[in-house]
Amino acid sequence: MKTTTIVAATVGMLAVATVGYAVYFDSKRQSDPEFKRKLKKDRKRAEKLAKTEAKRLTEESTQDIEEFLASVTEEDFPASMEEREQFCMAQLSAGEELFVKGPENYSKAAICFYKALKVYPAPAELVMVFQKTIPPDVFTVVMGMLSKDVQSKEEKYYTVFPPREMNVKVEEKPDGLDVNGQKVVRRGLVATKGFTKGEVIYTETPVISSLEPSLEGKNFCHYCLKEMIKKEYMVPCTSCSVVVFCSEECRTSAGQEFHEILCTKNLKGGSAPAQALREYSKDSRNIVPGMLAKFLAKMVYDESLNSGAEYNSFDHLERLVYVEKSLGPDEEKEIELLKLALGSSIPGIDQFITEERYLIMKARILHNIYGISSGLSASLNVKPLPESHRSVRDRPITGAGLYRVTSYLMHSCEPNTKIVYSSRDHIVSLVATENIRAGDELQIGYIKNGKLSTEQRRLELFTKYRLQCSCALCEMTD
Ligand SMILES: C[S@@+](CC[C@H](N)C(=O)[O-])C[C@H]1O[C@@H](n2cnc3c(N)ncnc32)[C@H](O)[C@@H]1O
Repeated sequence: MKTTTIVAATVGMLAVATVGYAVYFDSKRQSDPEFKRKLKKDRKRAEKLAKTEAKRLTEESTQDIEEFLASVTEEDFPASMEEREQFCMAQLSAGEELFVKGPENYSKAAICFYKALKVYPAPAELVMVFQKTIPPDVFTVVMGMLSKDVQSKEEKYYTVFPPREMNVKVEEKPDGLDVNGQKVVRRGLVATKGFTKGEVIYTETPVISSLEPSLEGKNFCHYCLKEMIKKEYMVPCTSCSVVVFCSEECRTSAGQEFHEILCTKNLKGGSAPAQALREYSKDSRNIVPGMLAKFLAKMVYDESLNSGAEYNSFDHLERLVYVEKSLGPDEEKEIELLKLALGSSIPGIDQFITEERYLIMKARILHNIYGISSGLSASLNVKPLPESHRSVRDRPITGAGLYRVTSYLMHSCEPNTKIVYSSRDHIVSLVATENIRAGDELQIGYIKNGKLSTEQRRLELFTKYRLQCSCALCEMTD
């Protein structure tokens, strides 16, 4: 495979990972074509230079690439969106000035272009511009840096995630061969220290959670899903009054993270699109489109924070396994509703929500969300959602959440942990149901299998999750 092919793929990934920032910056960039024009001006000169110096620079070694990368530190990059835009333009023109001075400045020029790419919200597009405008050898170095950078970010992910204080790590386990004879590797959670039966291993707040659509606007918090027993405890959204919260803190958090974008009153194009999405979710009892709308809005918020976090919500989502979904009338409708609901608030979202990307995001959400039981009464009358997801099932499911770490828990027909919503909100706790040693794999029951036979368990697991169980008990029964 050519370097450019690899890089095109990895760059595509980067572009996706920066959606929040991307859509914002991209709309600004469209009204500022200056840098493209400037780059084109030098193209002829660059091509001539490139021909004569091609040989020397194509031999640029991996070691050099690593040295160039080491010379760039996170502190080099400004924090605010405006500063990043200015920084990008400055690096582009510095790069240009350097490469026209001659091949001895190519490495320095490549570092400038690389820095520009790092802050540019749609790197795939910028790469295409580079490909046409900068000398091929400078381009090769820039791509080498980017490729190495993406590779190390990829490799580092499971060394920094999950956070140490959660007492678990993600471990890869071989899991036989697939139908094509390829090795299957699955990921699961392993304890990093011992726990006694009944101990809480970790608690986790979801990336995003949503109420069962029929409970929206009733006595359940739109942010943490908590049930409110008395009307006076409810804090309505001051703008739309469509959703309610259990506290000022939840109202503020929701406002910052997603509700300011999704509040029917704040929408620039009028409230109809957000209302249509809400009604569709209610009528179809489908939790995913609303959850995805919140997720995308939250990505914009995450980007605006510039928290310095190395991995954003999209990086987490992107690593989760899923079962492929195909496009049907429901998905077509959902894409249309989502674009309308977010379009006026997030410029560029229209291009971002392609059919392919929507299907993958929906599949990942469906395959990894957990049903949340935030109701105070076990007899609460909530119909089970039509789409199945993992849940504790001994209480009515009032909503669902997408969790970064809990998503990696494997199923076992003899689990050693269980998930609990002890604060009756969207915070999940993983509790040991037997003594656990450091290094033990942690598993929960995706189904309640108390009295089920092996055949019944297999059928339920397959019907609900397309899962062919390879837990110790099932392997032994085989
Ligand atoms: C929510 S994910 C769990 C994390 C996943 N194992 C991974 O590699 O990222 C659920 C998927 O894990 C796999 N899985 C979980 N429990 C399993 C089991 N008991 N036997 C076989 N596969 C299992 C299945 O592929 C299932 O669709």
